[in-house]
Amino acid sequence: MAKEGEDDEREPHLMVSGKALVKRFGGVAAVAGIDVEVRRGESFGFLGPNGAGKSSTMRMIACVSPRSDGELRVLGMDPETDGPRIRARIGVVPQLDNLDVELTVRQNLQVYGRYFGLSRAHVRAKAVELMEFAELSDRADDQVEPLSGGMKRRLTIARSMVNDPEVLLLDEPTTGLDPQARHLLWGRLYQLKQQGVTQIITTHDMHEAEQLCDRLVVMDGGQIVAEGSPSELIARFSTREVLELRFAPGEQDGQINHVADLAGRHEVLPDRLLLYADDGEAALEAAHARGVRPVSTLIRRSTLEDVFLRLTGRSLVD
Ligand SMILES: Nc1ncnc2c1ncn2[C@@H]1O[C@H](COP(=O)(O)OP(=O)(O)OP(=O)(O)O)[C@@H](O)[C@H]1O
Repeated sequence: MAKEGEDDEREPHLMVSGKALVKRFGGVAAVAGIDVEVRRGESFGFLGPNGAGKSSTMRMIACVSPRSDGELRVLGMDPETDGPRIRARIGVVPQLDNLDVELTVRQNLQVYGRYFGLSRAHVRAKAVELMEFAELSDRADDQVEPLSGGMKRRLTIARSMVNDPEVLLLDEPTTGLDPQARHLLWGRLYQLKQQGVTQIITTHDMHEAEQLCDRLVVMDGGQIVAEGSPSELIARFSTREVLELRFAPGEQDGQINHVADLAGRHEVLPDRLLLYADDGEAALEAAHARGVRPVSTLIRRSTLEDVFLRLTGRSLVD
């Protein structure tokens, strides 16, 4: 048995371990009995649409929401009895920034650091280091309110690092940011991973999951429907390429039978037909040879969106 309050000695590489984990709100199971393990040093993702249960899971791991059933250990400890000790060693980036907008960038970091009981001198130096990390040094003494969304998000992430956490929990880290701001943030998160910080990320964005996650679970309706690295999941549940065919209005239904057998699998979306084929070009040539004339075609590589569609019959953004 692990000693109380210490890392699980049997499995010291496990930062989080959940078994048959449940979160209920009234009669509704937001998290309906999931098994999940996050290993030291990895970037682990929860990918799923709105309402899948990602945030509810994160809040249990962050020790701010008690589990309804099942087992959960974070850093080898039980959130129910060891919340404060766990919280001292993790960093949390909530879905919505909760910065103190009337304080300056520097003050936000320093005040937060003081919550952890860190000395004034330590927190002062740490704030300087974190502002550099977040590329906010030139805004150090500006108030937070007028900063851009991307800057505020970087500050929230910097703030979550003030206690040098071993595990960082990021709930939808880049939702609502423009592409440039997202790429900058992804770069910062990659840098943290290189420094050995374990990251647990929720997202409904497959690009984000592919960019950031070594391993992920796909969630839907409170359940885990698949688990693996992005490339493993694509290899297991999709093909190398996807051929997308768009037809003139009203023509799609009549064309499905002509092309369905050109690929091992197909999906019918309202505006297009997806053919899952390892060689999209060959499938397109075969379709042309049969006289099929779509108004537009696209050959692309499979993504996690295709995996989700395969597993649930729905798109991630539904
Ligand atoms: N405090 C709460 N009280 C009642 N129901 C809740 C509460 N929090 C979440 N839920 C419900 O639990 C389910 C899962 O929500 P959760 O926020 O965990 O999903 P999510 O995957 O994080 O989605 P989102 O991306 O929208 O945050 C939803 O049906 C939601 O309405």
